[in-house]
Amino acid sequence: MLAICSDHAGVDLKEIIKAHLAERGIEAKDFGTYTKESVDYPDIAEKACGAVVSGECDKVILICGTGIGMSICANKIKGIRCCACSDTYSARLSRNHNDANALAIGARVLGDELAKDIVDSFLNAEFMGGKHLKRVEKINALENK
Ligand SMILES: O=C(CO)[C@H](O)[C@H](O)[C@H](O)COP(=O)(O)O
Repeated sequence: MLAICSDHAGVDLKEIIKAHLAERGIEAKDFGTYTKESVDYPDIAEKACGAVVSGECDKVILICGTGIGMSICANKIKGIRCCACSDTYSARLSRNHNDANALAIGARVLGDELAKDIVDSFLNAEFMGGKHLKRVEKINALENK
């Protein structure tokens, strides 16, 4: 199961991404926010990333104005490897090389179509393992230092 969330700045794009995913047959569990009333993105990121840490979801897409606030929060949560992406190459490589389990995008940065492409690039790519596995293990070890 995929998790998705946004703050107020990303709520419209969240609906667009959810509809795009549904067209692809992908269901996403929506952790809010659900209106344009101002909220604090750390609260939303914590909830949605918690679903990945618990195993309820395997990946999460986080949307705020820039993607930056959400990605900073997500990367503070043990077990989350999040990339803030504004291009498809980085989104793909974040899976191939970094085994990222969280993608943050900026609704005030990206057009809707590019945002959809970035999400597709992230979800379609697999972790390559090999030499990258050792590096991801070192990333994980940093959490315990
Ligand atoms: O965290 C952010 C910036 O790094 C996000 O883009 C937020 O969505 C943004 O800060 C929200 O701003 P607002 O003025 O409260 O709408």
